[in-house]
Amino acid sequence: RKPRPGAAKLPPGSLGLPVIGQSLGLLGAMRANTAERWIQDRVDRYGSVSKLSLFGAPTVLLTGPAANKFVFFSGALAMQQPRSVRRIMGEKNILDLTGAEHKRIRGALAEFLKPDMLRLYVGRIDGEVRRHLDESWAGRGAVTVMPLMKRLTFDIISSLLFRLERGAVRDALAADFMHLFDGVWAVPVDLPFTAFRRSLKASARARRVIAGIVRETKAKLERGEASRSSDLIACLLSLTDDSGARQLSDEEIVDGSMGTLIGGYDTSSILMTFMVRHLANDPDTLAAMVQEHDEIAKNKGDGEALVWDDLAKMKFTWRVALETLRLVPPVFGNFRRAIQDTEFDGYLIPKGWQVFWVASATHMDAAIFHEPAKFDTSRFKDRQSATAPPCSFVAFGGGPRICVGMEFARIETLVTMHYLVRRFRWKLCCDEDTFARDPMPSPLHGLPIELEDMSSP
Ligand code: HEM
Repeated sequence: RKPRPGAAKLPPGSLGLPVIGQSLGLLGAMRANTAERWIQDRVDRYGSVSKLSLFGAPTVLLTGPAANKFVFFSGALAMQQPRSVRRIMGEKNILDLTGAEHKRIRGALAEFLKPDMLRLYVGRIDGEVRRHLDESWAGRGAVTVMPLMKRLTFDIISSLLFRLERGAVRDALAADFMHLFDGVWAVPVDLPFTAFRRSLKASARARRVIAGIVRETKAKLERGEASRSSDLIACLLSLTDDSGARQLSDEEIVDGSMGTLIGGYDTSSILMTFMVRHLANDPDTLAAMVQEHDEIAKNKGDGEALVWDDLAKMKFTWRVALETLRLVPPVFGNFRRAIQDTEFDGYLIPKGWQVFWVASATHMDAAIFHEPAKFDTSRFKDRQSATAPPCSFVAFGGGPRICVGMEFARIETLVTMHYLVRRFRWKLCCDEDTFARDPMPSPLHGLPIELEDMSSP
C-alpha cells in the first residue's frame, strides 16, 4: 500500500531525550525482567503502533501478527542493526546485508545449514554432547547451567563451522565469544571500561582467529586434505559460479562465519538453559520426555550414536522447546530500517527510521495463546499455524530473513536433551525463578542446580 503524500501522520508517542531517547528505560526494564511489561504499557498507552527513540535513532514499535508480517515481508524495510551491533559484528555481516548481496550470502549459508547436509553431522554433534556431559556434568553434585550450555553450543558450532578441535585456539575463541554480546544493545559510545568496548575488542580478536582458519582451510582444500562437506568454511570456499570462479571473498567468508557463530551461539544455549530450568519444576513434562527418549534408546546398542531418523521421533521434546521459546524467546525482538517512506495501519514510517518488532507482544497475547503465562506443549501439537494467525510465534523471526540456523538449533537441542534427561535429575538452587536480559535472557546467577547422575553406581 503506497501512502498518499502527506496523508498519513506519525504514530503517537514521544522521541524522548536526544541520542538516549528511551534506550535506558528499555535496557533498565530488560535487566529488571520487566521488558515485556514495558512494551505492553506502551501498547496500552499508544496502541500497536507507536514512536520512540532507541539506540540513537527514531523508531516505530510495531506489535501484533499483522505488524510482524509487515516487518518480515515489506520491501520498504531493510534489515539493519543498531549502530552498536554493526560495530561489533562488522559492516558486512549477514544481519546488515540486503537485496542481492544478502541473497547470495544467505544462499551460501543455507547450502551448509540445510537438512540434507546437517544429517551428515548428527554423529559429530552427538560426540560433542556426550564428551561435554562426561567432562563437565558427570560426577558433580552441582553445576551452573548457563556457562556450560554456552560452552557446549560453542564447541558444537565451532566443530561444525570450522572443524576447530579441542585446544588453545578453541579455548581463546570461546573466551572471546563469552563477552562478544555483552552490551550489544547500547548507546554506541566507545568509552574505556564499558561492556561495549569489551565487546569490540573481543570481536576484533575473534575475526583475526577466523581469518587464520579460512587461510588454513584454503590450503587444506588445495592439498586435498579437506572437502566441501568438511565444515562451513570449506563449503563456502568451494562454492563457485558458472565460470568456476569462487563465489565469496575471504572477507565475506569471515563475516558469514562470524554471523553464523554469533547467531547460533547465544540463542541455542539460552533455549537449552531455560528448558533445564523449566523441567526442574515440571515433573510431568520431564517424565513424558524421558519416556520418549527411553523409547529411542531401547532400539540402539550401548554407546551407539543418535542418527537423523532418531531425531524425527523426538516430537514431544521439540514441542517442549517451542513452548520454552514462546515464553522466553532468546531474541527479544529486532530492528529494520525504512528505506523509503512507508505506512502501516494508517501511520507514516519516515524513510531512515528504525522499526522494532518484539516477540513477546504476540507470544504473550491471550487472544492468540490462551492463558499465555501457562506452559502448555499442546499448543504446538498440530502445527502452531492451525490455531494461531501467521507470524504469531516468531521466536525464529519470519519471511525471507527467518532464522537460517533453525534446523541446526533443533538438532543440537534434541541431541543434548536426549542425553541430559536420560542420565541426570536436577533441582534448582535458587528459589527465585527470575531472569534478566542484556539483551539476551540469563537466569539468576546463571542457573546453579543440584545434580544427580543416575548412571553412577
Ligand atoms: C534457539 C535458537 C535460535 C533462535 C531463537 C534464533 C532466532 C533468530 C531470529 C529471531 C532471527 C531473525 C531476526 C530478524 O528477523 O530480525 C534469526 C536469524 C538468524 N539466525 Fe537464528 N536463532 C537460533 C539459532 C541459530 C543457529 C543455531 C544459527 C546458526 C547455526 C543461527 C543463525 C542465524 C542467522 C545467520 C540469521 C540471519 C538470517 C538472515 O538475516 O538471513 N541461528 N535467528
